[in-house]
Amino acid sequence: MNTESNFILNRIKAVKYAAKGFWILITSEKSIIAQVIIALIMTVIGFVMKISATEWLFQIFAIGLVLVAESLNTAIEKMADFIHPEYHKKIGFIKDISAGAAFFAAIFAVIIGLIIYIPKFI
Ligand SMILES: Nc1ncnc2c1ncn2[C@@H]1O[C@H](COP(=O)(O)OP(=O)(O)OP(=O)(O)O)[C@@H](O)[C@H]1O
Repeated sequence: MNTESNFILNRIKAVKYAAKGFWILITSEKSIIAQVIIALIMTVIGFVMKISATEWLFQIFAIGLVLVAESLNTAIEKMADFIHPEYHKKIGFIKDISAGAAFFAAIFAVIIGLIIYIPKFI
Protein backbone atom coordinates (compact mmCIF):
# COMPACT_ATOMS: atom_id res chain seq x y z
CA MET A 1 0.00 0.00 0.00
CA ASN A 2 1.37 3.41 -0.89
CA THR A 3 2.12 6.14 1.67
CA GLU A 4 -0.78 8.33 0.58
CA SER A 5 -3.50 5.69 1.18
CA ASN A 6 -1.77 4.76 4.47
CA PHE A 7 -2.07 8.39 5.48
CA ILE A 8 -5.80 8.44 4.65
CA LEU A 9 -6.42 5.11 6.44
CA ASN A 10 -4.56 6.38 9.53
CA ARG A 11 -6.66 9.57 9.51
CA ILE A 12 -9.87 7.51 9.29
CA LYS A 13 -8.65 5.35 12.21
CA ALA A 14 -7.81 8.49 14.22
CA VAL A 15 -11.34 9.83 13.68
CA LYS A 16 -12.73 6.44 14.78
CA TYR A 17 -10.71 6.54 18.03
CA ALA A 18 -11.72 10.17 18.62
CA ALA A 19 -15.39 9.30 18.09
CA LYS A 20 -14.94 6.41 20.56
CA GLY A 21 -13.49 8.85 23.14
CA PHE A 22 -16.33 11.29 22.46
CA TRP A 23 -18.86 8.49 23.08
CA ILE A 24 -17.10 7.42 26.32
CA LEU A 25 -17.16 11.04 27.55
CA ILE A 26 -20.84 11.69 26.85
CA THR A 27 -22.08 8.32 28.14
CA SER A 28 -19.93 7.60 31.19
CA GLU A 29 -18.30 10.78 32.52
CA LYS A 30 -20.61 12.44 35.05
CA SER A 31 -18.98 15.88 34.74
CA ILE A 32 -19.37 15.81 30.95
CA ILE A 33 -22.96 14.51 31.13
CA ALA A 34 -23.77 17.39 33.52
CA GLN A 35 -22.24 19.91 31.08
CA VAL A 36 -24.12 18.35 28.14
CA ILE A 37 -27.40 18.69 30.09
CA ILE A 38 -26.58 22.36 30.82
CA ALA A 39 -25.76 22.84 27.12
CA LEU A 40 -29.14 21.34 26.12
CA ILE A 41 -30.98 23.54 28.65
CA MET A 42 -29.15 26.64 27.34
CA THR A 43 -30.07 25.63 23.77
CA VAL A 44 -33.76 25.38 24.71
CA ILE A 45 -33.51 28.76 26.50
CA GLY A 46 -31.87 30.20 23.37
CA PHE A 47 -34.87 29.13 21.26
CA VAL A 48 -37.40 30.32 23.85
CA MET A 49 -35.70 33.73 24.19
CA LYS A 50 -35.21 33.94 20.40
CA ILE A 51 -31.57 35.00 20.64
CA SER A 52 -29.95 36.49 17.53
CA ALA A 53 -27.56 34.70 15.14
CA THR A 54 -24.58 36.47 16.74
CA GLU A 55 -25.80 35.48 20.22
CA TRP A 56 -26.14 31.86 19.03
CA LEU A 57 -22.55 31.98 17.78
CA PHE A 58 -21.27 33.15 21.17
CA GLN A 59 -23.47 30.70 23.07
CA ILE A 60 -22.36 27.75 20.93
CA PHE A 61 -18.74 28.87 21.28
CA ALA A 62 -19.10 29.08 25.08
CA ILE A 63 -20.70 25.62 25.25
CA GLY A 64 -17.91 24.17 23.08
CA LEU A 65 -15.22 25.85 25.17
CA VAL A 66 -16.63 24.43 28.42
CA LEU A 67 -17.05 20.91 26.99
CA VAL A 68 -13.52 20.88 25.55
CA ALA A 69 -11.98 22.18 28.79
CA GLU A 70 -14.00 19.72 30.90
CA SER A 71 -13.04 16.82 28.60
CA LEU A 72 -9.32 17.65 28.77
CA ASN A 73 -9.64 18.02 32.55
CA THR A 74 -11.16 14.52 32.66
CA ALA A 75 -8.28 13.14 30.56
CA ILE A 76 -5.69 14.73 32.87
CA GLU A 77 -7.49 13.37 35.96
CA LYS A 78 -7.53 9.86 34.45
CA MET A 79 -3.84 10.09 33.58
CA ALA A 80 -2.98 11.33 37.08
CA ASP A 81 -4.96 8.45 38.65
CA PHE A 82 -3.21 5.95 36.37
CA ILE A 83 0.31 7.27 36.94
CA HIS A 84 -0.12 7.73 40.68
CA PRO A 85 -3.28 6.19 42.21
CA GLU A 86 -2.13 6.90 45.77
CA TYR A 87 -2.46 10.28 47.45
CA HIS A 88 0.31 12.70 46.51
CA LYS A 89 0.58 16.46 47.01
CA LYS A 90 1.85 16.93 43.42
CA ILE A 91 -1.06 14.88 41.96
CA GLY A 92 -3.47 17.02 43.95
CA PHE A 93 -1.79 20.15 42.60
CA ILE A 94 -1.94 18.88 38.99
CA LYS A 95 -5.63 17.97 39.37
CA ASP A 96 -6.41 21.34 40.94
CA ILE A 97 -4.69 23.20 38.07
CA SER A 98 -6.50 21.06 35.51
CA ALA A 99 -9.86 21.71 37.21
CA GLY A 100 -8.88 25.39 37.31
CA ALA A 101 -8.61 25.38 33.50
CA ALA A 102 -12.17 24.06 33.24
CA PHE A 103 -13.26 26.67 35.77
CA PHE A 104 -11.65 29.38 33.62
CA ALA A 105 -13.80 28.28 30.66
CA ALA A 106 -16.90 28.14 32.85
CA ILE A 107 -16.32 31.72 34.13
CA PHE A 108 -16.15 33.07 30.57
CA ALA A 109 -19.19 31.01 29.53
CA VAL A 110 -21.16 32.52 32.41
CA ILE A 111 -20.01 36.03 31.40
CA ILE A 112 -21.14 35.36 27.80
CA GLY A 113 -24.47 34.06 29.13
CA LEU A 114 -24.98 37.14 31.30
CA ILE A 115 -24.17 39.49 28.40
CA ILE A 116 -26.70 37.66 26.19
CA TYR A 117 -29.56 37.23 28.66
CA ILE A 118 -29.42 40.15 31.15
CA PRO A 119 -30.56 42.72 28.52
CA LYS A 120 -33.58 40.51 27.78
CA PHE A 121 -34.84 40.90 31.34
CA ILE A 122 -34.30 44.65 31.77
N1 LIG B 1 -4.21 11.22 44.27
C1 LIG B 1 -4.46 12.41 44.81
N2 LIG B 1 -3.52 13.02 45.56
C2 LIG B 1 -3.76 14.23 46.10
N3 LIG B 1 -4.92 14.93 45.97
C3 LIG B 1 -5.89 14.39 45.23
C4 LIG B 1 -5.72 13.09 44.62
N4 LIG B 1 -6.86 12.80 43.95
C5 LIG B 1 -7.66 13.85 44.12
N5 LIG B 1 -7.10 14.80 44.87
C6 LIG B 1 -7.70 16.10 45.25
O1 LIG B 1 -9.12 15.99 45.12
C7 LIG B 1 -9.60 16.89 44.10
C8 LIG B 1 -10.69 16.22 43.30
O2 LIG B 1 -10.19 15.06 42.73
P1 LIG B 1 -10.74 14.50 41.35
O3 LIG B 1 -10.72 15.63 40.38
O4 LIG B 1 -10.03 13.23 41.01
O5 LIG B 1 -12.24 14.26 41.65
P2 LIG B 1 -12.93 13.16 42.51
O6 LIG B 1 -13.93 13.87 43.35
O7 LIG B 1 -11.86 12.32 43.23
O8 LIG B 1 -13.58 12.25 41.38
P3 LIG B 1 -14.56 12.69 40.19
O9 LIG B 1 -13.92 13.81 39.42
O10 LIG B 1 -14.63 11.43 39.37
O11 LIG B 1 -15.86 13.06 40.85
C9 LIG B 1 -8.37 17.26 43.26
O12 LIG B 1 -8.50 18.51 42.62
C10 LIG B 1 -7.26 17.22 44.31
O13 LIG B 1 -7.25 18.44 45.04
